[in-house]
Amino acid sequence: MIGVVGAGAFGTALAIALSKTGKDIVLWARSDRQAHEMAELRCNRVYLPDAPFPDGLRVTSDLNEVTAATTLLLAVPLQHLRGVVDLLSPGDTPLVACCKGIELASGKGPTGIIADTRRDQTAAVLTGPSFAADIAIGRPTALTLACADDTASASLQSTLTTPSLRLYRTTDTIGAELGGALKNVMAIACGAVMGAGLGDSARAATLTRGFAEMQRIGSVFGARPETLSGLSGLGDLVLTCTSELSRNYRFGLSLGRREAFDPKTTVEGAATAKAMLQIARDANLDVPITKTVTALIDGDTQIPEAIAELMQRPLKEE
Ligand SMILES: NC(=O)C1=CN([C@@H]2O[C@H](COP(=O)(O)OP(=O)(O)OC[C@H]3O[C@@H](n4cnc5c(N)ncnc54)[C@H](O)[C@@H]3O)[C@@H](O)[C@H]2O)C=CC1
Ligand SMILES: O=C(CO)COP(=O)(O)O
Repeated sequence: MIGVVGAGAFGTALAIALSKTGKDIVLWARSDRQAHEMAELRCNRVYLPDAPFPDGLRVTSDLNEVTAATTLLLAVPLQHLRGVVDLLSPGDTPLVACCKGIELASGKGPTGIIADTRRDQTAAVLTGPSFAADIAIGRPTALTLACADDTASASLQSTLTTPSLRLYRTTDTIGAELGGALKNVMAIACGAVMGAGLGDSARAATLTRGFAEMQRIGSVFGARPETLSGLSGLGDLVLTCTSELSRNYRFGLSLGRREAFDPKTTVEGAATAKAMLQIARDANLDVPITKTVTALIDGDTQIPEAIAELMQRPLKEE
C-alpha cells in the first residue's frame, strides 16, 4: 500500500495516477470534513474538480490508516513538511517528499528536513515539471526521483512509475532539491517581468540569467550540473516561467501589475527566495534575481527601479 499524505492539488493528482494502475492507495487529508467530502463526491472538489477518483482510491483523515504503507508520499507545502514528518510514527517506510522549496527556519530542503528527525529512514524527493492537473487526467509527464541510496531509489522508481508518469532517478538530492526550489523564485521574477509589460525578450533574459544563478548556487553546494540541466532544474524552470498555470508565475504577474494576490494560494518561491537570500549572504554568493524577488515581495523596490539596478550591474563575461 502507498500512502499519500496531503490532499492538496499535487497529493491528490499523484494518488489518482497511482491508483489508476490498480495499486492500493490511501490519500490522507488533515481535515475530517475534506476527507468525507472527497469520499462522497469521489473527487477533490477544491483542487481538482475535473479529475474523478478511480474506484480503488481510499480517502481518510486518520493517520493510523497510512502507517501500514510500504511507501509514503508527503505532498504538503515545504514550510509544513517538518510538522507533517513529526506527526508520523517512526519506522522504516521510505518517505518521499513531494514538495519544492527551502525551509526558512533552517535553510534545509526536503531530505535535510526529514533527516533531522529520521536519520535512519530512507528519504527521497519527487520533483520536476508537472502540473497536478496534467498528472490527474493522465497526460504524459516525466519527473525526477532523487534519493542518496541508489538501491532504494531504483525500487521507488519502479514503484512510482506509471504508464503516464515516467520517473528518472538520481542520487543527487542536492541538485534536484535546489532546482525545484529555485525555479519557483525565477518563475516569480518572470511573472513580474511579464506583469509589468516588459515583454518576451526580457522574460527570456530573466529565465536564462535565472538559470545561471541556479548553476552558480548549485556549484557552491555540490549539485551536479546534469541534474540542474535535467527535469528537476531546467525542465521545471521552463515550465514554470512560461505558463499561467503556475501559481508562482501568477504571483509574479500580480507583483508586476501591482494587483492583490490570494494569500491562501501556495506560492513556494516566496519563502524560498528569503531562505536562499540568507544562505547566499552567509556564503558570500551573488544572487541578484533572488535578491530582487525578495525586495519586490517585501515592497522594498518596484519593477522600474529593480530593472534599472539589474541592467546597470557591472558588465561581465557570460
Ligand atoms: N500543484 C502542482 O501542480 C504541483 C505542486 N508541487 C509541489 O507540491 C507541494 C504541495 O503543493 P500543492 O499540493 O500544489 O499545494 P496545495 O495548496 O494544492 O495543497 C496543500 C495541501 O497541504 C495541506 N497542508 C497545508 N498545511 C498543512 C499542515 N500544516 N499539515 C498538513 N497538511 C497541510 C493542505 O491542507 C492542502 O491539502 C508544493 O511543494 C508544490 O511545490 C509539485 C509539482 C506540481
Ligand atoms: O511545480 C510546479 C510545476 O512543476 C507547479 O508550479 P506552481 O507551484 O508554481 O503552481
